Formats: sequence, C-alpha cells, structure tokens
Amino acid sequence: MAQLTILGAGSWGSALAMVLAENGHEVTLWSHNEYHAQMMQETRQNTRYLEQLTFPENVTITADLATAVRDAALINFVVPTKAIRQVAQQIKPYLKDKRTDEWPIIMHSSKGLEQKTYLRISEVLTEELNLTEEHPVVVLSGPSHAEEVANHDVTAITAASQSLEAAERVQQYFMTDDFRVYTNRDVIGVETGGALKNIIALGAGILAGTGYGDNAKAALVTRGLAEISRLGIAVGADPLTFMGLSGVGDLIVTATSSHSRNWRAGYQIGQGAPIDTVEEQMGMVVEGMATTIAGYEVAQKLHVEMPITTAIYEVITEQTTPQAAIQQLMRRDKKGEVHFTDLQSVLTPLEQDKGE
Ligand SMILES: NC(=O)C1=CN([C@@H]2O[C@H](COP(=O)(O)OP(=O)(O)OC[C@H]3O[C@@H](n4cnc5c(N)ncnc54)[C@H](OP(=O)(O)O)[C@@H]3O)[C@@H](O)[C@H]2O)C=CC1
Ligand SMILES: O=C(CO)COP(=O)(O)O
Repeated sequence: MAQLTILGAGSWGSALAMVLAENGHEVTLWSHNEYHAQMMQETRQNTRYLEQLTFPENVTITADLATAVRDAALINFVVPTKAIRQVAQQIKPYLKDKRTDEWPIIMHSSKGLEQKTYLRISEVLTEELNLTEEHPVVVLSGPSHAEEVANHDVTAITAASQSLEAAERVQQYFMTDDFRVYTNRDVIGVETGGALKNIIALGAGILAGTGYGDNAKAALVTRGLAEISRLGIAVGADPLTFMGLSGVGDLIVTATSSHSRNWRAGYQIGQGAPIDTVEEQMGMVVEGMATTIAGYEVAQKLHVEMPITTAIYEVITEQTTPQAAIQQLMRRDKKGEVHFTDLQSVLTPLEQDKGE
C-alpha cells in the first residue's frame, strides 16, 4: 500500500485522510499548527473541524513538513486557496528529483482562484513546483461536504488531470464503496466550476437570509450556472464539464445546503450580520468571499457578463444591500434565455475583444 500525504488538517483534509486510510494506505496528515497536530495524534479526533471523525490507526498526524512530504507517493494540498502558494514554497526543499521514479503525484482538493493573479490552483502549483506536462497536477473536486464523507454517506466526485494515467491513480487511491471517483481531462472546467460555485452558494445564503423563497433560489442557481459556464468557456473550459459533478453537482450541494460554510456566511449577511465579521465567526474557511472578488475582477478584465457575481460583489463590498441588488437584477434589460450550446457564439465577439 502506498504512502500518501494530505497537507491541511481542516475538515476536508481530515475527511480525505480517512477515505485513503480506509483503503489501507499509510496516510500522513500535516497541520501547520503544532499544537493541533499533537492533539489530533493523541486523541485521534479533530474536534476543532470535524468532530464526528475518528482517525484510523494508519493515519499519522504531524506538523513536520519534511516527514510529511519526503517519501510520499502522493501529495494532496487541502489548505485554503490563499495558503496554496506559501505551502508549495515550503515543501519544495523536501521533494525528490523530478527525473527519478519517486516523484509524487501532486494534487489538490481546494476550491478558489488566487487573488490578483486570478490563477487556478493547479496553475499556482505548476508555477511554484516547476511542473511539466510529464507531471501534471490532479484536481479532486465535486459535491462533497466533509461532514457527510466522514459519516460514510454516499459521495461521487471527479479527479481531473491532463494525464489520464495520473487521474486514474488518484481514482484508485480514493475510491471506496461510498466514495466514488470519476476521471475527467478538463482541469480548467473542473477547477473553474469548483471555485465559482462558492460565489453562487454565498448568494443563495444571502437570498435565504433576506427571506426569499424557493423560486428565487432556483432562479439564482440556474442563472448562476449560466454565468459560471460563460466565464469558464472564456478561460478555455469544455462547456459540458459544467453539466457534471464539479459543475452543476457541486453548485447544487453547496447552494442548497446548510452544511455549506458559504451558504451559511451568505445567510448571516442576509440577516444583517456585519460583513467583516462573518468569516471570522464561521471559524472555517469561506472561500466564496475572496472568490467573489477574484471572479468579479476577472469577469471585468475578460468582458464576460456576470450580473449575479457583480451583485454579490457589490453586497459584500457594502456598495449595496441584498434587497437593492435583487431589485437591480430583476430590472435589467429584457433578455432571451441563452442555451449552453449557444454560448460559444455569444462569446466569439468577446474573444475578439480580448485579442485587441
Ligand atoms: N469542507 C468541505 O466540505 C470541503 C472543502 N473543500 C475545500 O478544501 C479547502 C480547505 O477547506 P476546509 O478543510 O474545509 O477548511 P477548514 O477551514 O475546515 O480548515 C482549513 C485548514 O487549513 C489550515 N490552514 C490555514 N491557513 C494555513 C496555512 N497558511 N498553511 C497551512 N495550513 C493552513 C487550517 O489550520 P489552522 O486552523 O490550524 O490555522 C485548517 O487546518 C478549501 O478550499 C475548501 O473550499 C472542498 C470540498 C469540500
Ligand atoms: O465545496 C464544498 C462541497 O462540495 C464545501 O462547500 P463549503 O466550503 O461552502 O462548505
């Protein structure tokens, strides 16, 4: 059995460590917090992030990055997006030579876009670890609340990579009777869907917190998917990916569930909580806040129309209220409902714009 490493001991890193361990692998779970690592190693629990889980014996928890990384056959980044570049820089000294057979699979299971550069996480890892086409990143993404995975509820998820072989190895490592993994080649689509759905989940929470009902939720999710797809296609994704687990699947699970930290943060905002306190109150990462900023900025840069993202951006930057933002969305010019198959023709003029 292989030696596999998870970097990041929050809720998702802990749940994924459990999945790998249940498949019989030797798993190392790394936390950057020495005290937290020691507590988890001693008590076999992660009471701070995922209390229902008991770590199997074959999970070792450490705060020592060299130990975590040196002999790993797979390194899975599961830290918040804002920490990805820093953690990649930290592991560099401990990685083996790329020319040897011992080079690990580099993968991530996080969801977001880097602030200011708007890079996807695989692009940050490729940049920092000088990865080549021979060693492409694998992305694990899809509808998967950590709590439900820890409870052995049934989950289906996607492993995407430019290398089908690498994606299939990840599929092999993770797949269990209640954790089903599909492979996919569209890394851009899978990462873009995973990142942008958090914006819409935040919006769905805001709607619920403000008092709107199911019609509004369905409208938001459906039109949200249209704009996620529009931006995704503009950056090179396959439109069909947004119909899959990492697209509509993850959007449904996040925008309709109170498990979702993004939905809950939105709900608090809709209820009138001060926006600058919402993330801290959650005590866990709320990726949608930063992704809304990045998503809005990149849409502006690429001239992609994203009215819902713009409305949520204006709410979280306190330029408008949820009620005023919803009114503004409803009073936009009359439109036809553009189908996904038509999106490419809609985008062609935008593509030309980009080239100017
Ligand atoms: N939870 C879920 O159900 C799912 C989450 N994801 C994604 O996985 C990623 C991680 O989320 P999740 O585990 O839920 O987040 P949590 O908030 O539960 O945990 C975050 C973890 O990252 C650690 N961390 C924070 N900053 C750094 C840093 N600079 N260096 C190293 N470690 C750091 C935290 O440590 P400490 O608190 O000790 O500082 C904590 O262990 C996110 O991108 C999320 O969108 C994807 C699918 C499902
Ligand atoms: O990505 C997730 C489920 O697939 C988790 O979403 P939250 O970060 O909103 O909890």
